[in-house]
Amino acid sequence: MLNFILASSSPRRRELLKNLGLDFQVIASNFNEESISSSNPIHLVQELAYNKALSVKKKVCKDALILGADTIVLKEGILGKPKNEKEAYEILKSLSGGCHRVITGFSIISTYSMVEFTGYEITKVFFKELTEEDILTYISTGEPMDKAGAYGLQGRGSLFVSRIEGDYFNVVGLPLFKLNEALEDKFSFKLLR
Ligand SMILES: Cc1cn([C@H]2C[C@H](O)[C@@H](COP(=O)(O)OP(=O)(O)OP(=O)(O)O)O2)c(=O)[nH]c1=O
Repeated sequence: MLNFILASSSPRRRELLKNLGLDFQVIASNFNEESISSSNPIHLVQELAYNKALSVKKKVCKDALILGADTIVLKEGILGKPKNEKEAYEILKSLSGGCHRVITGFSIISTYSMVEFTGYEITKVFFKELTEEDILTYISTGEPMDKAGAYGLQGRGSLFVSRIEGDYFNVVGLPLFKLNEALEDKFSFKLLR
């Protein structure tokens, strides 16, 4: 059977694929995300996703499909993962009481053919007005620290989100609907089996 490789260290992405019953291997990419900068968020997430997948392709000899992804939050500027608690505070303050977009780029590279596909999905997220206590208590849980936009919609961050427009799973790290379509259309690979 064809190997499926997730080129990501994200436990959320692993969980999302596991929930589909997919048999896959995880190989974290060692691509340096700082090496790419772009003011265009859609270019940026796709470029990062592609390079994460490509860096893993270089390590793999067997026939496989390799999936890389990158998630950012867009609110006036591009927001990635907070570097420290102060940055998490500033990000959460900026998201408070408004709406922002979460963009995930994803890239699939085949090691056995020349086929590659890169795409993205956008989800709109609406935040309630956060109090000082909300922000400080949330930061003290540690949850914001490894997540784009300093929150996890799948965790306590759900308590701040009044509604979303679009794919929930895209916010958590993988746009499963679009991923499935691309796998079927471009690689004849079925997630539903
Ligand atoms: C907005 C949001 C992001 N996130 C996570 C998904 C991603 O793991 C992370 C964004 O960082 P990424 O750089 O996309 O991914 P990563 O560093 O976790 O893993 P890798 O680069 O190895 O693939 O933020 C959530 O878990 N929940 C959310 O609600």
